[in-house]
Amino acid sequence: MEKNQIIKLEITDLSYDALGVAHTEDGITVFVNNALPGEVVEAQILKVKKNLAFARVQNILVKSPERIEVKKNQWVQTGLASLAHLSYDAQLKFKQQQVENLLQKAHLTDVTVKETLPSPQITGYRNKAEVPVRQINGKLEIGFFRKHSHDMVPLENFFTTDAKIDQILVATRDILRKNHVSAYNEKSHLGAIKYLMVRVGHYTGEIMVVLVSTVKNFPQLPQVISEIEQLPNVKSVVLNYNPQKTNVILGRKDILLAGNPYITDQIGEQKFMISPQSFFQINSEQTTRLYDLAVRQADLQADDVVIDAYSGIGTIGLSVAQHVKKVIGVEVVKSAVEDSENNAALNQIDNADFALGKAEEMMPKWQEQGLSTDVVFVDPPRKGLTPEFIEATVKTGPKKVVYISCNPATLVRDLQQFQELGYKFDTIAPVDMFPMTPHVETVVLMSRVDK
Ligand SMILES: C[S@@+](CC[C@H](N)C(=O)[O-])C[C@H]1O[C@@H](n2cnc3c(N)ncnc32)[C@H](O)[C@@H]1O
Repeated sequence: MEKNQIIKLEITDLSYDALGVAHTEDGITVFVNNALPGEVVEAQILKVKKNLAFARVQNILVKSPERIEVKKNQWVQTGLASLAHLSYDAQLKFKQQQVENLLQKAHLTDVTVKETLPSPQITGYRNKAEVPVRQINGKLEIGFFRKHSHDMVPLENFFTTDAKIDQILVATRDILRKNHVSAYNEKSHLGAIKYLMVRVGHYTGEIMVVLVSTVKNFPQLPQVISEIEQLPNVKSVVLNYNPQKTNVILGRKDILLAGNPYITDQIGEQKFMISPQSFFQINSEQTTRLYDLAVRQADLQADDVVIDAYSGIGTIGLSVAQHVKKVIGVEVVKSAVEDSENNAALNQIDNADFALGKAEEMMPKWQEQGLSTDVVFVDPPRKGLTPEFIEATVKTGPKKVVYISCNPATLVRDLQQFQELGYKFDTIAPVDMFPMTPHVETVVLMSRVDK
């Protein structure tokens, strides 16, 4: 097998990152972009390694009945919506299957994986977009990177984001063009604007525009601010200063240009302030259902002490605070902790405290200080929990631990440690927070086994 060769392949599986998988007679596994299980394709080999290769579809000889014709192939080619060519029912099954496969590998065979809870919206659901800004053929463009590359595809319709965000992105792009503001060039590291980030409050319609820039100021900035400020529903305009040559989108410093340093949105009955650097679940309608599921399983009691670990802007902790004695949150991003304190006040909640720090350091400290807990919610980033965090959590004695995860691989690893330390669980519930992408969110309830 060599680069550029065209070969016929039978696709038998779909990888975790949405590539079709084929096995050749000589034992090579080929990952094929834009190919689905059950299909027979002619594919061009792009890269060959020892026992595996990457390829792209040239011609589909036998089509999967689950294939959807996508209006713009760029959505599939970029990381924006790499499952858009698969029917939504099949996407839901694929997510359930992913969790089942991981459990099987870990020999956790007596756990049931429920059917994936579908999202109320399957396109236009994202309340936040972060899009690169680059110069292409002499023009400032916004778009998205082709998968595994820094080759930007210009776009105006981002498909999974709220249409209101797309309108603001395009209007901001036009303001930057009109004022001859320069776009960032990765090679020369010259040019002012690297990314645009836009957030919309799904229920309030409030909009935040963040210009991610290599410089703190540029001559056209006052005019650019006054034009962005006039766009419909814009409540916050921020410059994020990011002079670093890294792939990290946001720098550490935010400079408020106009309006408030936050927007507000709602989850259920509660209001939340959201700052530029704070995490906020991106699929608003499905978030209510995710939290309902997590909270219902916890079976909270009025005298419970509850931990909200990896608390973001306090959404989970604050949504349960009225039903329990005390909520203690921990979160590593300073502005998110400040948001959670403001959000407690905004919702007249006075039995919730939020600590700034790493959960894996705070939990052992609290445990050494003698903290005793009843219910612990954990909602970590993709890398999951640390063994130190899990050990300390268990020592605080919660009768229930509710694990919300955005990465089933680290979830399964962590569940095994909880199991060894005396917790049981029998079902995992996948919740589709990210339609059209291969990302899987799950909720698991663990109960202490009392001897
Ligand atoms: C998946 S989000 C969940 C946030 C919140 N529970 C929600 O539903 O909106 C994970 C959060 O963990 C925070 N985080 C990342 N690493 C952390 C750490 N080591 N300790 C505490 N928080 C951390 C992130 O800043 C982010 O706010």
